[in-house]
This record gives sequence, structure tokens and C-alpha cells, in this order.
Amino acid sequence: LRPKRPKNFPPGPAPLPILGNILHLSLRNPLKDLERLKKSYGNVYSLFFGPNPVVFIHGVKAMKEAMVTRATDFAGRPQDLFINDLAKRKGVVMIDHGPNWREHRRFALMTMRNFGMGKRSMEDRIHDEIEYTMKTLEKSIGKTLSPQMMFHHASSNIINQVLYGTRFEYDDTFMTETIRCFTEIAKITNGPWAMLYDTFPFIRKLPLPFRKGFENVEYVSVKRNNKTRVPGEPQDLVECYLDEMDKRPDDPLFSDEQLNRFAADLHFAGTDTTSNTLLTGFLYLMNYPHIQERCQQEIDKVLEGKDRACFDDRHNMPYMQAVIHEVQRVSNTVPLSVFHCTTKDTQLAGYSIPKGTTIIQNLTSVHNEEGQWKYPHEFNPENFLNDQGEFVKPDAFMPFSAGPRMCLGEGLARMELFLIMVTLLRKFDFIWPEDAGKPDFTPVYGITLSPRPYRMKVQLRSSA
Ligand code: HEM
Repeated sequence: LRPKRPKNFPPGPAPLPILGNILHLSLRNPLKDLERLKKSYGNVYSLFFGPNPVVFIHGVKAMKEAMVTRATDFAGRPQDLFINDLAKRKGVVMIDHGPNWREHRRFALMTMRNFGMGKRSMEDRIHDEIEYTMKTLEKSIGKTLSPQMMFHHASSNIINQVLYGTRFEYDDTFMTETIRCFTEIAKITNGPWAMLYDTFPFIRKLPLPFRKGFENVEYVSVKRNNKTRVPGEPQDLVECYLDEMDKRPDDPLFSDEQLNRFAADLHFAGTDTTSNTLLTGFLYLMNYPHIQERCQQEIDKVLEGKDRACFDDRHNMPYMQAVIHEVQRVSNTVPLSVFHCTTKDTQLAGYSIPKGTTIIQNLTSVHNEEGQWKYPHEFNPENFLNDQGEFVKPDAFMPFSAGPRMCLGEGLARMELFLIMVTLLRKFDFIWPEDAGKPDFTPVYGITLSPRPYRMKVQLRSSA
């Protein structure tokens, strides 16, 4: 009953019978335990979740070897987890390496890149939503507000614009219910019940709290407006998908059910990630007012005489770029990435790893790795600036991971972060409230890391 490591497998602590090493990790927040294990076993080590071996990767060298050099070998996803059952092995995020994943990834990237979605560009869609964020802030001028829901709704609505060509009012039932379902699913997936589900298959049919996840996932399906659809003239990503289905009537890969899961995946993957990064960004900018001010000076100079920012303006804003990247580095929004799986017997750092082994990337370890950053343990945009003040991106910057499975929403996310931060900083000053006490920068652990809830004070800038 005591699991054994295969020959030349990455080392790790001795597992217990049945339980494996689950007692070596705090399920509430394993990040400190992983750091401790790395100190004992090196950058590539293994643990057992029940009888199943899992390999952990730390540090940029091993990460690049796995995800970039041996790319396809590490591009699978585990298929026997709670999250796979939840998604019915459809969608894009959790499906295994193979034709279904490849086709859907290609479709999503092409559609979002070429905007085969009517006349409105991605930038227009983002700016439309920023208008609503600005209105929310304007109502709070001189007062404090809690920005959590505001940023959550903004990122959710930007994805809604991409998927359905429409936004939803903050109190719309679809919006509130989707957010409730996603939050609950994320909590269960990340909690002890999903871990027990994954480790002990015999409990899967029992009426235990993980069943709630299955009820929620039924709710989150496509909000389709068939009435306005003109085949061949798609206005959004869902309509592009329906056109694709028309083009391949006999292809089982493109189906209604697959569309439901695919849209839910994009919505889920693109909401908390972007909004938690924004929340972390504004938390730091309020507490480093000299950095906020320097951003504003650069923005004022570059946007002088212009109505609004466009994504290309980033090339003239090295400091703003450095700040956004530094925000992403310290936010470390998806600390353990999405679990991977080996697609064949392979090697890593001299160890042998059999096909079908679960792989967990510790992106945290890369984002504060000593030797990779000028200031690994502080918030400092200089991490992304060279001696001439030009923007540079070190190799160890991987908030979107790397290799064939890296985030497919990177382009959209970067555009959102830039346009939202620049537009808001141009118009408002964000101030840490006098009565808020000392800021706590320690994030709350989850699939995504989020800052502890805080309030922000907003003032109209004198130059706005
Ligand atoms: C700041 C925002 C974001 C961060 C930090 C982030 C980060 C990540 C990370 C770390 C992964 C896992 C990559 C891997 O397994 O190696 C991922 C995957 C993914 N992300 Fe993002 N993401 C962000 C925004 C978005 C957005 C806006 C979308 C929606 C369009 C999106 C869609 C996806 C999808 C579909 C995958 C799965 C890709 C695949 O399995 O092939 N993400 N993201």
C-alpha cells in the first residue's frame, strides 16, 4: 500500500501508505511547504497524492527545460481529477494534448487575434467597459470605495463582450449567478474536498460537498442570442464558433456541448486572473505614490492632445510597461499555473519521468528567484528597466507560463491591463485611506492569488 518512486524518479519525502504525502502540504496554502521541500530536494522533486506521483518544478532553468525545450512531452493535462469530471472532459483549459485541444486553442487564438467578430475591435470592446468603471469611480470622488466587485465586473464584462458581443449590468441575474457559481467552483476545486475526490476515487459518487460543484457547472452555459445572428457575419466569438460548426457539420470536435464548456472556460480563465492583477496593481500604486505619480507624468506626456489611450502607446511608455510587468510579477496571480501531465516517457534535470505523471509548475519560485531579478523581494519597476531607462523583459517573467500550453488569453489580458490602468491613472489619483492602517500585501491563497479586501480613496486629478 505504500507507493514507490519509479527508478531515477525525482526525489522527495517518504510517502505514507494510502495517504501518500498529502500530510506534507497545508491544503489551505501549500506555497510555504513547497519552498521548504525545494530546500531539501532541489528544483525538481516529487510527492504522492494518495497513490499518484506528482512532480513539482521550481526555478526558471527547470521550468524552461520542461515547458519550452521538451514542450510537447509536458503539454498534457491530468485526466482523472475533480476538475476533469466537472468539465466533462470538454472545453480547452483541462482537455488533454491532442486534436480537440489543438483545434480549440487554434480557433480561440485566431478569432481573438483577427477579430473575425464584426467591426468593433478588441480595444473598442475594452474601452466600452472602461467607461462603466470610470462612472463607478466618478460616483465615489472624495470618498472611499471597495474596488473588488468593480474590477471583477469589468474583466468579466470584457470577456462577455468578446464571447457574446454584449455586456451585462452589474445586477443582471446572469452576471451575479455566473460569478457566484465560478467563485464556488473555484473554492471547491481548490479545497480539501476536491483533493479527497482526486485521491480516493471510491468516494466520488457519495453525496459529499463536492457535488455542489456539479450543480453550479450546469448553470454556467452559453448566453446565446440567436435572434440577431446572421450566419457568415459573426459579431462575436460564439457566433464565429457557430459558423465553424456550420462549416464542419460532420466534425464531432465542434459541437453545442463543446461550445458551452469552451465559452465557460474562457470566461472563468479570464475573469479572476485579470481582476486580481488589477486589484494588486492599485494596492501597490496607492502605497507607492511616487511610482503612481511617475506613471501619470509619462501618461500625460504621451497622451497629450489624444482622446484615449491605444495599446500601441505602450511602446512610448517604458515606465508604465515596467510598472505593469512588476505588478504582474508581484501579483503572481496563478501561483501553481494549471496542472500539466507528461504525454510520453521523458527526462527532466537528469531524472526520468514516465508518461502520465502529473506536473505542477511553481511559478512563484520563478517570480522571486534570486539571481534572476535586480530586486526579487520588493516592488520595484527597476526590475524591468535597463540603465538607459528602457523597458526589458527578463526570461524569468512567466505569469502566463511558457510553452504550448501557455495562457491563450495573454494578448487580451495585456491589452486590458494596459488600457485600464493607463485610462484610470490619467483621470484619477488613487489614495490609501488615512484610516486604513498599514497595508497588508500578503495575498489570499486560491487557484488565483487575490489581495486581502481593501478600500481605495479616489480624487479627480487636477489636470484631468
Ligand atoms: C492577468 C491575466 C492572466 C493570467 C496571469 C493568466 C495566466 C494563465 C496561466 C498561468 C495559465 C496556465 C498555462 C499552462 O498551463 O502552462 C493560463 C491558461 C489559460 N488561460 Fe490565462 N491568464 C490570464 C488571463 C486570461 C484571459 C483574459 C483569458 C481569456 C481569454 C485566459 C484564458 C486562458 C486559457 C483558455 C488557458 C488554457 C490554455 C491551454 O490549456 O491551452 N487567460 N492562464
